Amino acid sequence: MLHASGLRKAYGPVTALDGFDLAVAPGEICGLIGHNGAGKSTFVEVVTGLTRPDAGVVTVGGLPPARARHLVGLAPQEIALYLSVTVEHNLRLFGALAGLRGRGLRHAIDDTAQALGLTDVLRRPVGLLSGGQRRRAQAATALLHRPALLVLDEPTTGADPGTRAALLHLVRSHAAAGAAVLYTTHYLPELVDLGATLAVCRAGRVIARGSQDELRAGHDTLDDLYHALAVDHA
Ligand SMILES: Nc1ncnc2c1ncn2[C@@H]1O[C@H](COP(=O)(O)OP(=O)(O)OP(=O)(O)O)[C@@H](O)[C@H]1O
Repeated sequence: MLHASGLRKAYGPVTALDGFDLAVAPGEICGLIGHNGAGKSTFVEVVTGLTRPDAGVVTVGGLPPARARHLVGLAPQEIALYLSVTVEHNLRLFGALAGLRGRGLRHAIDDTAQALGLTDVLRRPVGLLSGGQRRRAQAATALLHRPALLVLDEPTTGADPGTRAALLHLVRSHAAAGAAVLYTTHYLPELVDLGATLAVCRAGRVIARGSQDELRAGHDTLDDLYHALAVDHA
């Protein structure tokens, strides 16, 4: 579903992506991990068509990102919602942009709001929500149209355990229905819960890729693996 090879991206003197290769299959949850500044969010921006790479190729469902927006649901790292309008209006807008209309849109909003515990705040302006509620609303915009590729960039930052559990449950069931999921996080236990495969990113490229069992060989825990592979910023 997602194929990226040889991606390069520089911001002036800073090289954010430096030969980044990654493929994620339908039904797979891929946990993209790595230290701050490793290039994860830049990769997310390239995949979702928000940033053009300087070199390399990326396709989603065989299409370049700019033509694949209907296939993608994105929850970016920074909350990107209209604060002065209600959760429901935000969901209506994002659903409509994804091609949902009428009863389909209504059902999608109701189902997603219920799954993420947002039903009681649907009519509240996003600006009046707590941080965790905003996270849930942001995740809802990504999941609303049941995208073939779900991209979640640190979606549980600031979320309480209930919010986290609800979101992980939804991600698991969405992948079980056949979607590919790209999931960046610094909370490694989430990736265990999700049964995710791993892509370890360092200095703008993926330096280790495989199942948790494959990558953990020789390390007691995911934390040990992470420290061995990623914390060294070199
Ligand atoms: N718009 C930008 N302009 C200049 N530099 C940028 C920009 N976006 C990212 N960078 C730089 O590119 C590098 C990769 O950043 P990126 O946000 O992709 O890392 P990350 O792995 O997502 O980090 P984190 O875990 O902190 O979210 C960093 O050195 C960052 O400062």
